[in-house]
Amino acid sequence: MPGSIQREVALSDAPILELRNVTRKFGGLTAVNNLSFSVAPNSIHGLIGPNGAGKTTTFSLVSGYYKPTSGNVLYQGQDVSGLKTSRLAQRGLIRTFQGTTLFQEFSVLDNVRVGCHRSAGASFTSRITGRDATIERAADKKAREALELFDLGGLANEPASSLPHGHQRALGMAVALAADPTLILLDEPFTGMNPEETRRMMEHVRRIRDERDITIMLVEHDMQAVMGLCERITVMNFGEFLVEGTPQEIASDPRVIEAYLGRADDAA
Ligand SMILES: Nc1ncnc2c1ncn2[C@@H]1O[C@H](COP(=O)(O)OP(=O)(O)OP(=O)(O)O)[C@@H](O)[C@H]1O
Repeated sequence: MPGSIQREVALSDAPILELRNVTRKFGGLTAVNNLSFSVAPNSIHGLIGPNGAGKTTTFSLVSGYYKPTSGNVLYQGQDVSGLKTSRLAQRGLIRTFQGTTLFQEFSVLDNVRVGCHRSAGASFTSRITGRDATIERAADKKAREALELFDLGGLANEPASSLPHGHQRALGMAVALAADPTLILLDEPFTGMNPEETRRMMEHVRRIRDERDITIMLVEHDMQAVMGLCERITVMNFGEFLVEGTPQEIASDPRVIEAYLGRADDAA
């Protein structure tokens, strides 16, 4: 099948993201310890582990919210350790957050148009005041395409606040997509979703990976979603790399089972 041949070729490419011996300390606490792993381009890669394993800190290190105490983060083959979030976003590394970060009073379309400023080359102010007609039209087109990808085209003129939770999360993804990402970091994309919303969001994630040249990395506690969506999964425990593999390998690995059972109270 041509699709799988293409995917095998893509997976053999140089990694889009690589962590080399990354450590992050907060005072006396080591949240991430000597962590190394890499993410293949155009893949859907999961990062899992029990509560407090260091997943969120790792996302923050990759997306520029924290600097590593030591070690290196390479994105597209370049050392970006310590680069600010805005610089990384300009290079196409975009993180979405667990909580909704929409302009609730803006329309669905305007939320995405604001997200277009990187790709359309306009400032935030000109974005919302609509001063430059050419840029405005380009942003409008791009925003509508992003909405269509997430089945939100029919809701373009509704206020964001009127959308149910699942649609708001999809809108958050459309905003991220409008910024022309190369790598999207999804922070618990299925939190608070019912099974139908989760199923639709999984389809959306697969679709943007398949239709755009985008790599997806996600932190998620919903194991069914992680197993159904990711091609590779890295497992952390106590701030350290524990194991990596396919969903099948991870699900049957005794070290993973022990890591979760060992903290049965807080395992997802
Ligand atoms: N800013 C901070 N200051 C001090 N300690 C922190 C900070 N951020 C995280 N930690 C600590 O680092 C460790 C790893 O936390 P982190 O949030 O990265 O884990 P996690 O795997 O994302 O957990 P969860 O699944 O509960 O979100 C925890 O012990 C946490 O208390």
